[in-house]
Parts: sequence; C-alpha cells; structure tokens
Amino acid sequence: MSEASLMMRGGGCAWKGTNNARTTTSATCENGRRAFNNLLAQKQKQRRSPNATVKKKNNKAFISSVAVAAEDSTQVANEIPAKGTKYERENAIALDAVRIASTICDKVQAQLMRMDEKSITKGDKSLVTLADYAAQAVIAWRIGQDEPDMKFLGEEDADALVNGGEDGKEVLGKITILVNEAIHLFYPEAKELTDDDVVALIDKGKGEGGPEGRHWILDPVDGTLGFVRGDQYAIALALMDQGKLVLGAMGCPNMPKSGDVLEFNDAYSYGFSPRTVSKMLAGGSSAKTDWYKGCVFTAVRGNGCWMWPTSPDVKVSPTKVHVSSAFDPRKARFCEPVMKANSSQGFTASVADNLGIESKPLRIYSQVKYGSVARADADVFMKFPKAEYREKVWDHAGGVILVEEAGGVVSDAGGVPLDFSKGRYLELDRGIVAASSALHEKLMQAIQMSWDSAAL
Ligand SMILES: Nc1ncnc2c1ncn2[C@@H]1O[C@H](COP(=O)(O)O)[C@@H](OP(=O)(O)O)[C@H]1O
Ligand SMILES: [Mg+2]
Repeated sequence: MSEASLMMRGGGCAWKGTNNARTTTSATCENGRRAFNNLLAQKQKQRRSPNATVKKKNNKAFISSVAVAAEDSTQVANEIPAKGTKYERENAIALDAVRIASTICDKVQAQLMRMDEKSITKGDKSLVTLADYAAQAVIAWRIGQDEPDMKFLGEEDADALVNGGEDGKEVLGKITILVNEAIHLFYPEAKELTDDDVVALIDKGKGEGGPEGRHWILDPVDGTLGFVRGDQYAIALALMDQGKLVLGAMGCPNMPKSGDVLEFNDAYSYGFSPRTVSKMLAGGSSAKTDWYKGCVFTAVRGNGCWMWPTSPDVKVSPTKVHVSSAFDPRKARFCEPVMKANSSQGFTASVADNLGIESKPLRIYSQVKYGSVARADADVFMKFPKAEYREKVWDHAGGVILVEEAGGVVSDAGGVPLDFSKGRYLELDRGIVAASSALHEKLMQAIQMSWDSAAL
C-alpha cells in the first residue's frame, strides 16, 4: 500500500479502549498532569526565590543547563525537518511508525500500572511485554507499506509466541488486538491483520544487519524495566545505509516536555518518590491535545535533531534541539543508567570527580538519556557495563544519531565512534559516552585518569 492510499484519520487520536479503561486512563492523566504542574511550579518558584537554598549546589548546573536548552532550542522559521534531504520520505515514515507504536506503549503501560497486565520473562531472563511485540509489529507494518522488501533488525522475535502452546496463543491474540487497534486509529481503512500476519511482522526483525544496503534497526521498548515500573522508556528506531546511521526516530512517551522534572534525585525533596511521579505520568500521552510530556525526536544526517509532540493531534511545530554549550565541566550534569548492574556507578562517579562535576548524576532508564543530552537536559552520558557484556546495536542506534545531529559526539571509552555495521552487536572499548565536542575531549582525559587508577 502506498503512503497515499493509507488515509490518516484527521484529529481523532483519542484511544478507543473500553469505557472503563478510558475513564481510568484519563483520570490517571489528569492526576499526572496536576502532579507535573505542581512539581514544575515548585521548581520555578525555587529558581525565582533569592533565598532558595535547597540543593543549591546541584541546581547551579541544573539551572545553567536549562537556560542553555531554552536559549538554544529554537523553532527555526521556514525550516522543515528533513525537507529536501535524501531521507525525507523515510523520516516521515519513521515519525509516523513511532507515533503509532507510542499509542500501544501508552495503553499497555497504563494496564501494567493498574495490574491488568503482567510482564513476561524471556528465556534469557530479560523482561518482555505485550507492548514490545506489538510495537515491533506495527513499526514493521508501517515501514512495510512503503518498503515491502525492507531489511529489518529488531530486538524481538515471535518464537516464544509460536512455540508457547496455549499461553503463547493467548498472548499472541492480545498482541494482534493491540496491533489492529493502533493501526486503525491512524489508518481506519487498513486491512485487519490476523495472528499469522502479526507473527510474520514481528519476525521481520530477524535481519542480521551488516555493512551493505539499508537496514532499519529497532528496539521497540528500550528500557523495559523502566516501562514496567511506570517510568521512562523509549521506542528507538534507526536507519543504517551502507553501514552508516542516516536517520533516527525515538519516541519517549513519558519524557517531560521540560527537563526540570526529569531530575530523578530532586523528586524526593518534594515529597514524591520518582516512582510516584512517573506512575502518575504514565500512560495516555498520545491522547493529549496539550503538550506537557511525551515527545518524538527525529534526526536525518546533516539536518539536525528535532523534537515533536508524541501525538499528531498536538498542533505544535517541531523544535530544533542542540546539545549543551557548557564549556566548564564543573557545571556539567551527567546521566547514566538507573541500574547498577548495567553500568559501574563507581567508575562514572570517579570520572565525574576528575572532571570536577559538582551535581549528582541524573539516572534515567533507556535511550531517553540520549534524548536528554541532545536537548541539553544533561551535558554528558556515560555507560560502563561489565567487561563480559556485549552491547546490542538496537540499544544505541536510535539515540546516537540524535546526539550527533544535535551537535554532540558519541564514542566508546577510547574515543572511537560506534560502528553499527557489524551485525547485532557493537564492538566496544570499555563503555559508551556522549557529550558536546568541547566536553567530550575533557571526558576522554578524565576516563583515562580513572582507568589508570582503578580498572573496572
Ligand atoms: N548486564 C547488562 N549490562 C549492560 N546493559 C544491559 C545489561 N542487561 C541489559 N542491558 C541493556 O540495558 C538496556 C537498558 O538500558 P538502561 O540500563 O540504560 O535503562 C536494556 O535494554 P532493554 O530494556 O530494552 O532490554 C538492555 O539491552
Ligand atoms: Mg533495549
């Protein structure tokens, strides 16, 4: 089906769940919006007040990075993202695909929070949910409408569903319902998909990648742990052409529009736990007509990084975002994984210390961290996994190009850019870092100092 024959229904993106689900979701959204606004108001009051002493040291860096973001993130008159570039069509497809998938993730995350659904443990002990499978299927479907012969490398496959007996069948049935609902929300005329169609779409992700030709790379729900905890997660899509990343589209349905509330540590000082706040924010962002959370970042090589509202119903122009222009590492703010098991927090603390960073780390689940660096909520991202851990391409592809196009540098700990053309895994020197080019250079020196004094 060509793009022209896929009719998008104008204006109607409210989720068509059962009445019950709808009422609960909108009540949750209303609470979330209220909690968000309260938190933001307190933040702003604190910033305005000359007597504000709470976490002053941390806030210095925080205020400077917010100010830089406000200054640099401009709406560029007459500039339309990706227009006239080689990947203009693919950019539109990727944005659309991620937006459709976001409606699924929103719905499933709200179900998980109400305990109407559960996560599933895969053979390798990692978590998966209905949303991981359904989001991969709709993204494969949307790309396939324009590129039936696409090559696709995704995190999920349908083996456990197909070989899972009655349980597998039941889960697959639920996924098929989610997939059809989401597709029809955007394309009411689209053909109803069967369970077999959905299996075939999920399994398109079994591609191997590599240096030749074009490959779409997808993590349908990156940061599944954040997702099941009602926290941050990302739908991370990228296109690689002849071994090079050329496009990224990353949905962050729970990312606050303002970086203020991303501040994990500070949430405690307002009487909310981060979990409470994010639970209240979870779900429902695609049905919004205002914009207080949720965004999709897109980037085409050479065309900058852009931030859009998650829902096409929010009629706001995309904003071009830039990495922080902070030059003094002492004012910098760094972000890292929440889970100690995924990155050495001792090592990043030592690097931060060498750089003179004064503020606490911003701990965020998933590739939302790359989005945070791209729009200058944070100045630096660091991840140092255990030596035996092999990073997968889909865990970074969508996010890396966003930071690069926002003016930043992403590399391994030896300063070498990441190579996504080697199949499903990345070959890395120790860890991954992202920062503005000015800070990246200093970061490399600080890592070496820490490395020399204490090996991981
Ligand atoms: N032991 C480990 N060390 C480093 N990364 C790990 C890991 N186990 C899982 N991960 C990866 O870390 C990702 C989550 O990133 P973060 O910790 O920054 O939130 C996971 O993505 P998924 O949740 O999509 O599987 C997974 O790919
Ligand atoms: Mg992942």
